[in-house]
Amino acid sequence: MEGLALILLYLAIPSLFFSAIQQVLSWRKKKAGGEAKFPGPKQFPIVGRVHDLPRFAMWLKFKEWADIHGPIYQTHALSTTFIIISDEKIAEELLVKRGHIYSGRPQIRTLIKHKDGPVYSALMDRHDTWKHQRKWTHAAMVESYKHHFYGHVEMEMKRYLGLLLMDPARFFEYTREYSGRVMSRLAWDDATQGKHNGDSADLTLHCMSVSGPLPNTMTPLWYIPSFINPWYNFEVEREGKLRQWWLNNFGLAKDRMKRGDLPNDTWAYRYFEQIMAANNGSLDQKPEDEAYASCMIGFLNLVGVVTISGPIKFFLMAMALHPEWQEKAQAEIDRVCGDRMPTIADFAELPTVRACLKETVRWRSGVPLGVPHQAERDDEFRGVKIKKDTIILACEWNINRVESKYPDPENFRPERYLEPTWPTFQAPLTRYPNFREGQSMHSFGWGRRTCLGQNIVDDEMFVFGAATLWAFKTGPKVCPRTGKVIPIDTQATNSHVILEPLPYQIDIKPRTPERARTILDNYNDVIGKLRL
Ligand code: HEM
Repeated sequence: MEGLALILLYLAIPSLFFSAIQQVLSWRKKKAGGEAKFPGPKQFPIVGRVHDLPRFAMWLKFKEWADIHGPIYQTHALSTTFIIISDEKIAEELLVKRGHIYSGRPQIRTLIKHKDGPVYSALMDRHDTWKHQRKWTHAAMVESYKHHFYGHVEMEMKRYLGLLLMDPARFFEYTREYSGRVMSRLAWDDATQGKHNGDSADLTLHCMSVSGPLPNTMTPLWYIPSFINPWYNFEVEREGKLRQWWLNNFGLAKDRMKRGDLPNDTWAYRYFEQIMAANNGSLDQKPEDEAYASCMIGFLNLVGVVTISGPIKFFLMAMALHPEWQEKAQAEIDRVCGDRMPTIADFAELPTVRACLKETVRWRSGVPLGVPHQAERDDEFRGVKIKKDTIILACEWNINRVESKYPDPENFRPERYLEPTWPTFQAPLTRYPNFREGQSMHSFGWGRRTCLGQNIVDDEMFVFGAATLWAFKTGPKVCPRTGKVIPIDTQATNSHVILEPLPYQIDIKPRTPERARTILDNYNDVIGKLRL
C-alpha cells in the first residue's frame, strides 16, 4: 500500500516537478558535511513522508514516530518541514519563551488568504488585524465571564434537557445545537442561528483540515487553473456564504440597536456601543469596516461551537462507558443540588464532575494535533537550525500520554485530578480542576496564540456535565434484536483539526419519574423566553 501510494505520487502530479526544483536548489545551498538535525523518520526524495501520513487520525502516526524518535523530531511533506513536539517543557521553551519567533500560522492550502485576515482570527499571522481582533475578543470574553454569560448557558441547558427527555435518540444533533445556540445568543441575540452555526462551523473545519480537501495535503493540486479547479471554486462559494451570513446577522443586530431593541448582553451590542462612543452617537461605518467587524464577531460565534460540542459528546460517551464515575458524580450532585438542576453557582461543590470533564479532554483530545504554529524567522534550538516557515506542532495527543505526568494514559482516570498521589492533583478541590488555570492547560495551546475561550469552556462544560448527570442515567445501548451491547469505537472521529466523535449510540433515561417532571417544568419555564 505504501509502495502504491509512493508510485502514484511520483507519477500522477506533474506539479511535483516544481517542488523537486525547489528541493534541489535547497540541497545545493547546504554546506558539505550536513547540519545538525532533529531525529525523525526516514525521508524519501522530494515527497518526504507525505505518502504515509494518514489524512485521518494523523496523531496516531505522530505518536508512533514519537515513540521511536523522541519528544522532538522532524519530518517533511513535499517542501515543508515539520517539527513535532510531544513534551510540555519543550513546547514551552519554543512556543512560549520564544513566542516572538514561533507564533505565525502556516498556510492551509485551500483556505484563501486566511493568513492576512480578516475572516478567521485564529488562522491569521501575527499582524495588526490579528492583534486588534484578539484584543477585542479577549475583552468581550472577560466581560461576559464576569457575569457568567448572563445565565444563557443554564437557559439553553434547560431547553436541551427537555429535548433530550422527549427524543433521546437525537442527542448527537441536540448536543451541537446546544453549543451553537449559546454562541449565537451571545453574539447577536439569535439562538435560532445555533443549528446553522454548528453546521457551518463543521464545514469550515472540514475545509481547514488535513482530512478535508485533497490539496490540503497534496498541495500541488491547488495550482490547477481556477476555472477547472473544483476545490478553489467550492472554497470561494463556501467562504462567500459564510461571510454573507455573518454580515446579515450583523446588519440585523445593527437595525435592532438603532431601534433600542438589542440586548446589552450581546457581543454585537458591545461593538456598536464602542462605535457610537467613538462616532458622536452615530452607527455609520464604511462597508469594509462593517465587513471586518461582522467577521470578528462571526468568527467568535463559530469557534465556540465544535470546540465545545466535541468534548461534551466525548463526555457523554465516557459517562456511558464508566458507570462507576457516573454514579460517583451523581451522588455528589444529589448531595449538593437535590431536586434542582445544577448551575454555575455549584462549581466549587462538584469536583468529581469537573474531574470527569477534565479527564475527558485529556483522554480524547478535541484538538489532538494542536493548532500549528509557524517559525516567523530563522532560529536555532538545541544546536539545530530551524528555518523560517517551519511548522511546529505541539502534538496534544502525545503530550496527554506522557506517562510520568499522566500514569495509565490510555484509560479514563478522573481520579488523577482528585487524589493527592497523582502528579496532576491540585488543591483546593473547590477550585481545581478547571479549564482556566492549573494543570493540563496545554490543551488550550501556547504563548501568544493561547485559546481565548477558556472562560466559556469552564462554564459551559461544567453546566453541561453537571446538569446532564443530574437529569439522566446513561449507559451502553442494547440492540433490541440481538440483545447485545452496541459497541462504541471511542477513537472514531471526523479527524477535523477541531474534532467531534463520529455518531455513536447510547441509552439515555431520566433518573427518576420525579426528575423527568422537573426537567419538563424547567423546559416549560424557559421555552417562552428563548428564541426558537
Ligand atoms: C475545550 C475546548 C477548547 C479547546 C481544547 C481549545 C483549544 C485551542 C487551541 C489548542 C488553540 C490554538 C492555540 C495555539 O495556537 O497555540 C485555540 C485557539 C483559539 N481558541 Fe480555543 N479551544 C477550546 C474552546 C474555545 C472556545 C469555546 C472559544 C471561543 C468561544 C475559543 C476561541 C479560540 C480562539 C479565538 C483561538 C485563536 C487564538 C489565536 O490564534 O490568537 N476556543 N484553542
